[in-house]
Amino acid sequence: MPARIYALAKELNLDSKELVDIVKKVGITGKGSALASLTDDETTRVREHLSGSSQKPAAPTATNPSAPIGAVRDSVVPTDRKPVAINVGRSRSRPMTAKSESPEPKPVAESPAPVVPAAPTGPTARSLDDPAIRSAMSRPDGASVAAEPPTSKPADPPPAPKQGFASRIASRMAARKGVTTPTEPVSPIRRESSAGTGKVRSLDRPAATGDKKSLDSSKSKRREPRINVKMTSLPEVSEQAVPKAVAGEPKAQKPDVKLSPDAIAGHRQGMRAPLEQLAKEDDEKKRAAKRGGLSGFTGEKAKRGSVKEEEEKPRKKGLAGMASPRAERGRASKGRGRVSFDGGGFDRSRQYRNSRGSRRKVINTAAPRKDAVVLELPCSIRSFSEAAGVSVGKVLGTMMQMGIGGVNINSQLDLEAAETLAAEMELSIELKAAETLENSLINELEEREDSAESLIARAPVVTFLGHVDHGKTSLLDYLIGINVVKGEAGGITQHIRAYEIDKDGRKVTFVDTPGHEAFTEMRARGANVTDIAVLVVAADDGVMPQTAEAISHAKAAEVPIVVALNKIDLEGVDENRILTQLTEHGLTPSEWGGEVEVVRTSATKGIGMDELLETLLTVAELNEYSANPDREALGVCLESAQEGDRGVSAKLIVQNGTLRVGDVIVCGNSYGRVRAMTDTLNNKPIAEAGPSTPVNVMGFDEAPGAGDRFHVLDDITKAREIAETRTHASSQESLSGSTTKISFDTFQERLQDGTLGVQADKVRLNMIIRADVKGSLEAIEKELTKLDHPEVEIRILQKSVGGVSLADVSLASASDAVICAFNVVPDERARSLADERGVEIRRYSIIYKLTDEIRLMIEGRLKPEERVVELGRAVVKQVFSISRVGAIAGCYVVHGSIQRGCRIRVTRDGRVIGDYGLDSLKRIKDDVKEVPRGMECGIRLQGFNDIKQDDVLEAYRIEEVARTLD
Ligand SMILES: Nc1nc2c(ncn2[C@@H]2O[C@H](COP(=O)(O)OP(=O)(O)OP(=O)(O)O)[C@@H](O)[C@H]2O)c(=O)[nH]1
Repeated sequence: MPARIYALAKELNLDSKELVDIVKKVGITGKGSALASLTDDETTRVREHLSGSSQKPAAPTATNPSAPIGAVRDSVVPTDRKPVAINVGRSRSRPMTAKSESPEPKPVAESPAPVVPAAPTGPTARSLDDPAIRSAMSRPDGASVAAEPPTSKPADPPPAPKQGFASRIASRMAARKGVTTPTEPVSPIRRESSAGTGKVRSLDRPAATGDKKSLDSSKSKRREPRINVKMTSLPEVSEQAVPKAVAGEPKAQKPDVKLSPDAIAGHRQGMRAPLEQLAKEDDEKKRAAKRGGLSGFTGEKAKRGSVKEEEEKPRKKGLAGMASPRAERGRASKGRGRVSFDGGGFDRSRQYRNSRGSRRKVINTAAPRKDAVVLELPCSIRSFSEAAGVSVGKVLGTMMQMGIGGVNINSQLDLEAAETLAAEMELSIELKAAETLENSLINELEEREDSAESLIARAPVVTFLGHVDHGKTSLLDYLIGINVVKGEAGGITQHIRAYEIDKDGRKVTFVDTPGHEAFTEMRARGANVTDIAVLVVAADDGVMPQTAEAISHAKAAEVPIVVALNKIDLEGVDENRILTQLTEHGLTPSEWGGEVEVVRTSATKGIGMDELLETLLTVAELNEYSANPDREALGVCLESAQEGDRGVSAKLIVQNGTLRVGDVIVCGNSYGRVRAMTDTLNNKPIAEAGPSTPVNVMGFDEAPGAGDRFHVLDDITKAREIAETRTHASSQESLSGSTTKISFDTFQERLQDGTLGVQADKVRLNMIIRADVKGSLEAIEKELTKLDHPEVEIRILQKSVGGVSLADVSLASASDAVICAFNVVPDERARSLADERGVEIRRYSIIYKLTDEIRLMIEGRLKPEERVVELGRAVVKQVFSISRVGAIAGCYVVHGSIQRGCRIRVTRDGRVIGDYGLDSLKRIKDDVKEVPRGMECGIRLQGFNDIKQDDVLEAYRIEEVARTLD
């Protein structure tokens, strides 16, 4: 029966990659991957080779039949096959997988063949059951090792180890430095050996003898030579070093330093001790030198310069204004030095002019300023001043100086504001984010590690990626035995589908992502939950732009890639071309010596389906995907939809733990209790969903976003709190950013107070988008951003999941907006209101049709482009000044023609001196429409009489051309 290489490797306790090499050495070609199968005959050959009975002429077994396996394997003469280095079992670092990877095998060339002691006597062909062979093969470092001679110990000392290139370089370097390279391996220093005796061991001590130690020494022989360092022993410590306390002796006292009242008062006001003061001055000098780098620009000048610079900058009002110039202020304030402290120890900033303009000194009675402040944010100005040991008045004063008005003692400071303020007041501040449920609960759930015993194998999550129409849906349909492809609008997958199938008791979860470019985002998310990516490439088309994009997504997700070379049933398919293309994109097929399995498939004919499934299961087995079913579930929302009266339905994929009906769940900004769950294949109710299971969940309060992570909590109030905090944070984010998302209410308000409207030089297209699922919304939005143009602003006033409502229509009529309904319909009342108010509702079921129409609409609204059309040139021969008429230029047309209504550029001595409209064009005395080349004419310009002989008049016309967005 054929056996997979990786399975045989497992059986022989070898690394798959090593076995692939051995297979190659035995002379079996075309088995470049651990997934390749070996026939019975080939398996026997490999086994024989391993057991040392191979009769190949080059094999050392022929000449030295008793040589150990390592030596045999080392000296096999390579075949003429291309070198193949494959390890399909690329393991992916997954936190939930507790099992460790098998260590990399050492290169065969470095095996210590010459270290072999006296050749053991014994039978020529040794069976795999031989314990010596087994132990040789099961060496953890994968290196072949001389089998222990069963009887005698080595007669002669082993020859010096063969030095590798790296070690040779190391020893040469050591020799050059005059450091002796030990010929004997060095035994490691044991902590207890020095600690116990109080002596320091010399590193060049010869290795001890003995069985175990000699094994150590033989191991260390393979290591690179170490540099031998001799250390002197530590001096003896006298036991009487610390004198014992004499009974009745008075206790040691702290020195009695008396502070004068002036010093105390001064310190309260922020004065520093003389040493502190000196250190500070030194600091300032250093900073000034660093900052300036300008010769002769002293610290004081630098201070003044930066203060002035600071003052010149316009400041934003309010707390929000603190954030943007924060960095500059931080820099400036650092450079400025402490202007609030003068040499006399008085706070200059507290000197102010009274109503008569005279200066008054105020003694600060506030608590001394603390240097390090620990603040939990957000905090009020009161808390800030208390923590900083600065008066509230001073904090508010500083804020006023910074141009931040309208704040009081209770105003809240966020992280940036507090940082800015601290920088301005030169406080070294330690900011601490307030402990939130998000931090304490969600992060704990995400970071919790499952013990190795709790982990069980789970189904791999396989994602189909690839160019549109290459057959992703057809392949999945064939595998799961349904036919969805016929029901898709435009034949394009527009939703993420996820199904779990069972193949001979082994499960696989498939995720089908949309192939159209508009769904790039969704596809990216699809790859994120993915363990294995199946790259579908149509054999007739080859690698297309979206295929390349899919390759990047899969590579970024660091998942193994299996290529399904689909539509192999079509005639005239050039497989080599596609394999070359794949190689160019970094996916070298295993048959060409790479790591990627390419399975030939035909979704319509059912070719290669079993092989594809088998390959996927094998890759999964190699990667040992595991999860703990006995913990709270967590995973990802693939998509969600509002399903009329039934409420929100979300398609989730459980990544770890088990999700059960009744669980409290939080996902993005939404939360709820799992009311019902159905499987994604037949929509049958299920009570629980384990790891890797895709499931439809009902019970969320609102539709979670595609790609949001979900977690199960034990308390619904905590879930609500987390969801609310996230909602608040995202609304703050959208308010502070330049997002165009406007709620109905705020939009109405802004419309009424005149802050929303058509800008002077921009065309604004307002849109309201309604779609069936959140993923489509995001995809539409992404497509619309591509229609970016400096003269057009697309504003999405509302975007939400569900049908077009009455509120949408009234918003659209109030704001001149267009409603786009993607896969949804307006309800009856909305429809009649739209008719009544003349609101346009555009319905789409394919995204690119929507974007194409919007593009046309925008092109219609773009200002036409002005194009200059050159008409001709005339030279002024003579100028006639006519009273009440002005200057008439008698011209000769040298090029093209001069036409009525054109514009004229007047050039003199090669320079354009003006641009004027043509007022009149005459031949002799008659007004004419056009004067062609070679004719004379009289020209009068609008508003220009200073025309001179030999001026050149260039006639041109401006044409308006409709523009496109490209
Ligand atoms: N001849 C042939 N046609 C195929 C094969 N697989 C799929 N097709 C056809 O290719 C077309 C596209 O197939 P889909 O499965 O919708 O392709 P897709 O990649 O899922 O497309 P999107 O959903 O748009 O991303 C359909 O008309 C299929 O019948 C195949 O193996 N051989």
